[in-house]
Amino acid sequence: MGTENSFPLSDVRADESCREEPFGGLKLLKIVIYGTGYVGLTTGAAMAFLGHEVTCVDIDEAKIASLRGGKSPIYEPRLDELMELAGGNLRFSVDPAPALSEAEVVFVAVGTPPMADGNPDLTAVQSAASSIGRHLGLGFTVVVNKSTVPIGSGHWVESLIAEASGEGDIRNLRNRCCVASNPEFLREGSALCDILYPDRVVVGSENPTANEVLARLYEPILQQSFTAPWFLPRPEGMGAVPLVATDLASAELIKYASNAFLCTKISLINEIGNLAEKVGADITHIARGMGLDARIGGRFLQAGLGWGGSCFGKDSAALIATAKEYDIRMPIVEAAREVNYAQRDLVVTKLLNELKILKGRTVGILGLAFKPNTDDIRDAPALDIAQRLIDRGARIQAHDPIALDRASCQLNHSGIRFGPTAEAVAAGADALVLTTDWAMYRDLPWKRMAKTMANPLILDGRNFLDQAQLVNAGFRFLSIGR
Ligand SMILES: NC(=O)c1ccc[n+]([C@@H]2O[C@H](COP(=O)([O-])OP(=O)(O)OC[C@H]3O[C@@H](n4cnc5c(N)ncnc54)[C@H](O)[C@@H]3O)[C@@H](O)[C@H]2O)c1
Ligand SMILES: O=c1ccn([C@@H]2O[C@H](COP(=O)(O)OP(=O)(O)O[C@H]3O[C@H](CO)[C@@H](O)[C@H](O)[C@H]3O)[C@@H](O)[C@H]2O)c(=O)[nH]1
Repeated sequence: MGTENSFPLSDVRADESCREEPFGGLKLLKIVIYGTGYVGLTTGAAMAFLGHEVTCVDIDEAKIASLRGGKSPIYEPRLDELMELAGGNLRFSVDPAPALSEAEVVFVAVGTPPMADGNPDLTAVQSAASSIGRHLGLGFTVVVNKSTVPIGSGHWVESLIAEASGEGDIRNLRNRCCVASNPEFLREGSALCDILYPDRVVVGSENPTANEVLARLYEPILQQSFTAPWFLPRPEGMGAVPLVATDLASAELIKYASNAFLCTKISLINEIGNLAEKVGADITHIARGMGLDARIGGRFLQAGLGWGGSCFGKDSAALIATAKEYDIRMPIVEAAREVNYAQRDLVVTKLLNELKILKGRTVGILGLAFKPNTDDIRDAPALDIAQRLIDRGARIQAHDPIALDRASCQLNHSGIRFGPTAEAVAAGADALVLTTDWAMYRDLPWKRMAKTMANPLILDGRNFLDQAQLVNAGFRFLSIGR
């Protein structure tokens, strides 16, 4: 506090506009969020639920129209309920100008999809930053980068804002605005719990005021001082949440390093699983035996078809690409990727071993989303596996309880046929592959399904099903790493 570029915290909001402060006198803020995707929308709903005044903006008019009509364009458990609870605190617009002119905190939560060279495409971040610069208000604004961006992007965003604001010189801009990094660690499918009950909050900025404003913004979460919504109960024994306040580059790197670690953990257990299978061991027992060591921990040791989703592949590639700029190799992260994408070949290998010929065979795929409890199909193992089987001449029929609509819209030329139920994709199939561990797949009418198949063979790609139950139902049962 008290640096040339900072402003007194009591001025974060003008006094006359202070609203009620339900969390022990905490100041509520006017927030704008760029991007209403999996991160922006869930963050917006959570911040609005905590009492802040939130405007979510997006360039996608259809998304905004849908949100204004009370319908979330993404599937995330309990999001509809939280949005309803947030009520009038949560607004949506395609026009950032009115809300931005009064905003105290602006989150950037736009997509950073991967490019062919591994670097993320920063076009959306660039356009959001320019828009912020153009519409910046007269008060002080903390711009918070929640998008996962390469190291140094915070400084770049600051320069874009300065340019668009007409300040030109960044030093002038710093009287009105500063940029912070606040990486997001939520998992799809449990996003709201991950936001409200995080393991930690990381904020990074060169400006101490930014870190203080963010500490204030996160206060109810850090202190767990809010009343939990009945449908998102606070985990038992949850205490205060640690805040890691650091510099921009470290915050940006914490995000990539965390994902790289998780990717590596999963790939390591898969590598061990491949050996376990050869020597007649069981990877689920091995993972349990390893995970009970507190230094290792039992989470993210579930062997199977490996990771997918919009983050792990993209972020591990981006980390390698960033290191390359500094002439550094990341052999461990490279190996984690190699192991991961090879896991997807196991399906082809195992089905070939059993069926001998894949041409003309029908394979039913259970699960299209990259993990359960989401409709997200970005880098979903199921889609890659389906393509690898199609390349071998197989016919694919696939089901997913939630991602079916999105998949059939986006993949209508893929050759995949989409079945309305798991039973429908089993009918007439030569094999079933469980690619996503949706809870509803645990108790399917397996006996009936086995009877309708041309060949009752199932490969449990997530080591999720009850082997004895499936064998009892008449299936030849395959799994991974055991
Ligand atoms: N999805 C996750 O689980 C997750 C978790 C942590 C971090 N992240 C990171 O957060 C960022 C967002 O991810 P996501 O999954 O929410 O993406 P998403 O694709 O679901 O949503 C991005 C949204 O940004 C909008 N957008 C693009 N350009 C815009 C602009 N100029 N102005 C306003 N809106 C714009 C898009 O229309 C889209 O609705 C990415 O950098 C991602 O790596 C994602
Ligand atoms: O033991 C495990 C755990 C996960 N997975 C797979 O790994 C992928 C990712 O799962 P998960 O991490 O639960 O979901 P994401 O929503 O992709 O979340 C990851 O990516 C986000 C985006 O960066 C981060 O914010 C989160 O912290 C990080 O967990 C999925 O395909 C899972 O099936 C496994 O194969 N084995």
